[in-house]
Amino acid sequence: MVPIKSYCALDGFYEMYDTIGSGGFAKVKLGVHCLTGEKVAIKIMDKKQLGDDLPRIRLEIDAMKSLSHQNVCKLFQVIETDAKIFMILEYCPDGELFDYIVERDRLTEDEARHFFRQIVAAVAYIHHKGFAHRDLKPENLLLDDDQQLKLIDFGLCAKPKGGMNSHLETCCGSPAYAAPELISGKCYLGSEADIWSMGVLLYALLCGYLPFDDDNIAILYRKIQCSHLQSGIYEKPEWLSESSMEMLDQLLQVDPKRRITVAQLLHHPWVLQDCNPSYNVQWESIYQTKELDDECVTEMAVSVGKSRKAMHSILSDWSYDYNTATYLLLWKRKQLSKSVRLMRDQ
Ligand SMILES: [NH3+]CCCOc1cc(-c2cn[nH]c2)ccc1C(=O)Nc1ccccc1
Repeated sequence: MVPIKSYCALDGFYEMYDTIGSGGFAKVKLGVHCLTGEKVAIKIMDKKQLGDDLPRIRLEIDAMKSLSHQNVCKLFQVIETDAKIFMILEYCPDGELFDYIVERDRLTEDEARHFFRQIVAAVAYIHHKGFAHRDLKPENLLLDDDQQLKLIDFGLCAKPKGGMNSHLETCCGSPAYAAPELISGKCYLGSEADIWSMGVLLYALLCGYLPFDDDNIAILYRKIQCSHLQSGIYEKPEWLSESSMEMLDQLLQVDPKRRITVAQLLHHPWVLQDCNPSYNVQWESIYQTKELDDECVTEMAVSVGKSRKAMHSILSDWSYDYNTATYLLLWKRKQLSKSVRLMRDQ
């Protein structure tokens, strides 16, 4: 790989390679963190182009700084210049879940369950931390090289001031995944709207197409609501098992108060089928970001000629600068039993 012309703000810290994704106001490029040699994703935004979307990015950055979970794409560093904002993120080499489904038409029930468990874990975790994502869809779930899903794009997430039991009003997210109460302009609970989107997501995994779809947005909304039947009308293809149909019905309840909760999902027989009994505690984060790993702190201290104590106090600030990125990438290498060594004399 030949690095492309980078931005001076990244020079010496990251090498930049080709574009791996883009969406709206951001371009995402493959990068390499120089000190560790680890691949990263660099989300690049132009402040001028962002315009009044800039607060969305501030929101996404603040949210991602407080999220540390095996199924949430990790933020390593934020670099801001006069013109640009760079978010250095965990690299997911196997791309979007969306493409994974399209390439296979649809997934088997077991494979859908393998992914849905991870989505339940990620959503249970972000709700526990007080966030609703509000844009859950296969395009925002990326695959790492070990079939692990990583949730991205917290630009629409909400952290209601009064906590997860206080209502939201903004209608946002992607129409085909939007809950009935959200599109009808009512006040809604972010957690309940996320559960509906998970129902649409599970349907897409099991069927390979959307339960509610129409080019005409008004017809699409009517299909989602079908409130006179108290449950959205959607086709149930013959390959769906009874248990899958029941799971979908509990997720795609038009009345949010009748809809299953994420806490119930964590113990639902369809979700837990064929898995080891310890699963239902795995939704919690495997990262204890409280105490720092001594071996990583020491390697970083030695590489810059600082004392361990000095490096420990620098890292304890979690300032999401290059030190934070270096530490998190070293720690990730350690989790994968790879060497905890930095490139020297950079
Ligand atoms: N649908 C995803 C397109 C690629 O976008 C990303 C890829 C990675 C990624 C790729 N590999 N590892 C992480 C990390 C973050 C994003 C992202 O946040 N994209 C985005 C979201 C909202 C508006 C504009 C762009």
